[in-house]
Amino acid sequence: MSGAVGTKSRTGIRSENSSSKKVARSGRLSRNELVAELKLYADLYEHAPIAHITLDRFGVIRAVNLTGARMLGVERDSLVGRSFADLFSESSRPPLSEFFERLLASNQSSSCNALLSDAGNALQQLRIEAIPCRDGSEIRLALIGITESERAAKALQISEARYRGLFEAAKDGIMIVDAGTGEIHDVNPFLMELLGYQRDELVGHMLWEVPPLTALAASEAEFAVLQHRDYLHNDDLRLVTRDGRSVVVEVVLTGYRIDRSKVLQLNIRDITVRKNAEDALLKSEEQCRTIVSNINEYVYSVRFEEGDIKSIYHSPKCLDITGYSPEEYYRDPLLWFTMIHEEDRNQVVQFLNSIFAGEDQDPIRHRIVHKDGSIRWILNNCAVQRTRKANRVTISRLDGFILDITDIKRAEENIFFLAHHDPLTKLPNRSTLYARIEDVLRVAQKTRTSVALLFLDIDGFKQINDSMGHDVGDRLLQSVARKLGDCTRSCDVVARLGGDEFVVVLWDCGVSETSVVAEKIVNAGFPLQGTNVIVTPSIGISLYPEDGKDYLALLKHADIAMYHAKKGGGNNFQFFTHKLNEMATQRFELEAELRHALEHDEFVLHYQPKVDLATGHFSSMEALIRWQHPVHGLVMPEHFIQTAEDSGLLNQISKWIIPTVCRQLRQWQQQGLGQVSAAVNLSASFFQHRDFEETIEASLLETGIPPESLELELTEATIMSDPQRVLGSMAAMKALGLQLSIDDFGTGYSSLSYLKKLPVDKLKIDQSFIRNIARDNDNAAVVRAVISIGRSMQLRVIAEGVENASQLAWLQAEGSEEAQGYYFSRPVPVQKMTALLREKANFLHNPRGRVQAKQF
Ligand SMILES: Nc1nc2c(ncn2[C@@H]2O[C@@H]3COP(=O)(O)O[C@H]4[C@@H](O)[C@H](n5cnc6c(=O)[nH]c(N)nc65)O[C@@H]4COP(=O)(O)O[C@H]3[C@H]2O)c(=O)[nH]1
Repeated sequence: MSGAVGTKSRTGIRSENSSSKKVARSGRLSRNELVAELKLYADLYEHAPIAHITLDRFGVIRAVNLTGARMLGVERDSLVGRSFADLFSESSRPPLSEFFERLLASNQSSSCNALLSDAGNALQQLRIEAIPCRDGSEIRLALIGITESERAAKALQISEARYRGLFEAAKDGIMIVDAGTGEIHDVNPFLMELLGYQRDELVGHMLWEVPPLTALAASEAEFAVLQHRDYLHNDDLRLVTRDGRSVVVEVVLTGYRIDRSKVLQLNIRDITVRKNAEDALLKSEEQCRTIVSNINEYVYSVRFEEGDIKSIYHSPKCLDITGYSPEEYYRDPLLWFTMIHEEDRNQVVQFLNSIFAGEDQDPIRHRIVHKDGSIRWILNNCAVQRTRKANRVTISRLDGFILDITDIKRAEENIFFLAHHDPLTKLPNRSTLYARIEDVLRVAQKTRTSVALLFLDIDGFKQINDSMGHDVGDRLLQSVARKLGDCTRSCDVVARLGGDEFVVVLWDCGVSETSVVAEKIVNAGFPLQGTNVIVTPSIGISLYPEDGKDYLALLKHADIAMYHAKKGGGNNFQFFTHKLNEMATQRFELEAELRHALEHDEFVLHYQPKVDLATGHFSSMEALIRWQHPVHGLVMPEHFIQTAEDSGLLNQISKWIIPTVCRQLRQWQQQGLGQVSAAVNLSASFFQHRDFEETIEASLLETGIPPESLELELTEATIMSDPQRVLGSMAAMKALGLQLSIDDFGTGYSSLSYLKKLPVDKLKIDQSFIRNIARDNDNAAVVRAVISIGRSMQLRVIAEGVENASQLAWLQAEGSEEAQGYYFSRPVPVQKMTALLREKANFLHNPRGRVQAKQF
């Protein structure tokens, strides 16, 4: 220590040394005492627990004690002369400089804190007490290190302030409750606002005394359950706030000790919005689930994970559609692939590949094998979800739905079948036949082989259908289809064109092979169910290539040949010939001409008297059609009536005849020629035509003639074509007041019992019986029989075709009431008939046959 005394440049304590000398000079202390005292002060100074530093006005260190040098961590020798502020951390320097400036300016002691950075850059908090001395030329500093406890106290204070801040500003409600008593110690503002209570209404009260908090513990006893818990979590607690709002809160209770007593901290979070959203989500999820569970589609979702497939969702409908339950799909995610029908797998794989490749695909229809082994058709629609990972896009999910379309598919197949087949016989229909025959002909052309087309029509089918009912007709058609199948090879085509028309196409068959097949069909016949009747066919045959190169030509020619076979009496087959073609051509030409004639009013009616054999006067007359041909002159019905009937034109002609006759009768009546009546011939087809009754009624209405002046002549064949229907129409005509007669009576096979049911007025004996009546006993017997039937049934009898006096005499002798024939008069045009009516001709006295024969 002695070395330090007097070293004024190093310590800066010269003033103390000089004052000690003064004391020594005063004589009160001995020199040694003085030295000892000085040493004591010096030691006290050097080793004082406080660092003492003297700075000049510029802040440069002028003296420092040892404690100061230690505290500053720098050798004392190198401290003197250094700037004090430089010893401190950079951040402390500016405030420190300001501090000294203020100090010198105020010339009053002051203090501040600063961070000292030592050589190792460790920071130390120092408290600096500063006193300006010597009129501001020196500053004395005392440096005190701030202790750990001070720091801890400070930190605690800061921390407390921080936590208080958190507590106060928290956006959750926080409440501190004394675990022992249940008394509320503290609440934060958020909780007060949430509950609608003030601090003093909560703090100091028992938990169960605050109504909204009774949801936590409604009584002391309930609190007893809580008080020992250290942790509790409830995320669905409902509180009713002061203003009556029901809020859902999540409560986390944490128990911990402060000093010796336990407190419960309750964090209360308002989760009403979240809960409502969750509830809404749950509800909507539930709704979605219900919808998905109840819709007809099976909804599925699978996830792809590093090459693996995982089932995410399979709606319950999968059980119905595939037979497998959702659980089975969850267990085996590849189940769906194994159930795809073997034949459809490639198609499904291609479909999935294109979906995976990002192409737009329509839903795929494919088959699956149901768990029960049945085959089902499904409509499979799906979409993929992709995810991007490390610049790689991968497929993460496949979502889709499956609809069972088995019924639709069957219906489609059915519709397809029905579109291509005849539903009754299941044979290919017209359009399919067309397609098939085109194929057949293409091959035949390449292979230079023959093809035969058989056009088959069932004899008398219409009558069978009409008289025995459609069921019998249908069964007959089915049996024909079967028989045709039996008579042909599997490579041949059997088709139904419609009605009773069938077509058979025979591959590689010439005339002889085709004849064999046609004969087989004709000989087989078609038994009519429930009867002993065998129904027969008429077959027309055309051959490729000689009779036609295409389907239509072959069909047309086979049809012509069939017509001929039918005309020949049916139960036969006929090959197409060019002669037949000519005949058919003529027929078609005649048909065309008839059509033209109808349109151009070329038909005329002639009238032939019917003579009352008792008086010789008109009993009635018969209207007979003629064609006034512009080139050929007057054409008789035998040349056109059959063609008109076959082509259906006769119906239109009849619709012209009936009103024409009615108008003529009215005209005669208007001319004062008396009550004249006339008969018209009716074809079977027109009698059954839907316009028939309407035509009659309209004609009567239009002309106003008495209905009994119109007589309808029906042949036995007409009546027998559809007895039930014809009988109905006859009754209707009779009800209108018309006269009905059976024409050509005796040529058909009407039974007497049947005749009794017919509402007829007259029987007309066919002229074939009259012709040789004097010489032919059989004819005479028939005519006698008819006359006697008529008498017994009170029907008038008229004989037609009376050509001479002897026939007339015979008939008169047998009691025939009326007669018609050339002997009396040929059919004559209207003017001539008008003249006959006017002269009130007596045909018995003045038969005009011969004379008129010359005239017409
Ligand atoms: N050899 C001979 N013939 C006689 C004698 N008396 C009358 N005739 C003819 O015998 C036919 C009687 O008519 P039909 O048997 O109904 O036979 C009719 C009838 O089936 C049909 N026909 C005529 N006009 C019509 C008509 O307006 N409608 C319908 N649907 N058929 C008609 O044409 C057939 C032929 O008619 P037409 O040529 O006018 O021939 C008439 C008539 O001229 C006779 O003494 N000797």
